[in-house]
Amino acid sequence: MTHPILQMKGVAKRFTLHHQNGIELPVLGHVDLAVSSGECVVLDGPSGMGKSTLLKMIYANYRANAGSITVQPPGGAAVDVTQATPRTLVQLRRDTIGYVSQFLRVIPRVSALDVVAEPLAEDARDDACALEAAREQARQWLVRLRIPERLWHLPPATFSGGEQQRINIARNMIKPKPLLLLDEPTASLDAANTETVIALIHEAVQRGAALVGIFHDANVGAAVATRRVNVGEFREVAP
Ligand SMILES: Nc1ncnc2c1ncn2[C@@H]1O[C@H](COP(=O)(O)OP(=O)(O)OP(=O)(O)O)[C@@H](O)[C@H]1O
Repeated sequence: MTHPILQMKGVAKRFTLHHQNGIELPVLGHVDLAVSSGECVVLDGPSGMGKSTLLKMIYANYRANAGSITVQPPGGAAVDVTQATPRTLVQLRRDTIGYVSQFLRVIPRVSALDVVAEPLAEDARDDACALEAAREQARQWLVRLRIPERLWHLPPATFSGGEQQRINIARNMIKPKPLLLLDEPTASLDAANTETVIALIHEAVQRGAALVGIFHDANVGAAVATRRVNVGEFREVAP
């Protein structure tokens, strides 16, 4: 087995509910998980088990209370996400970790085309050729995800749930990254677009990315998983 791109060791998470007399809500007690290049690990477990929480800790949206979360891109330096500075996390998100959530964070006044092109356009800086190449790639993603051309130049704020979800997928997959986190990426999609997303996930696995995903549609989970992990095994054991 190749060296894991993601390694979680002894990771714990509990929430402190400050508005409710500081009640502690233990969620995950001991997450030990390693994911390597070419794997798509599907997280299983009933609602409320902590699947999304686990992904959010890897992406550093949530801070772990214990343990380490090491991300090691091929040929790059290892970073423990739990200890990283904000600057390192920004870099890590730009180059190494992709995160496709269920919902698009809408950017006011920016067209769908530019929302999708932005991760590549950032790298292009002021190079006009590279910028046009970024927009051309964005067009191809919009075609593949069946976004009608009449919408390309509109900001996605008023798009339907499924259209916004597809913009989000395109934006977060257009730049190939070594580690990809997927939180119900097909939740609002029709059958044809769900098939497209399954194909995109297979392609990411083929190019050697490491993927961790949550899929409430059992058929999608079965179609993409190279391994399944039950998050219930990581639960905090009641004292
Ligand atoms: N920001 C937060 N503050 C307080 N509690 C939270 C927070 N985020 C999640 N939780 C709690 O952590 C537990 C796990 O939530 P999480 O969303 O990770 O579950 P899940 O397994 O992804 O569920 P689902 O399948 O329903 O999406 C829940 O009890 C939830 O209420």
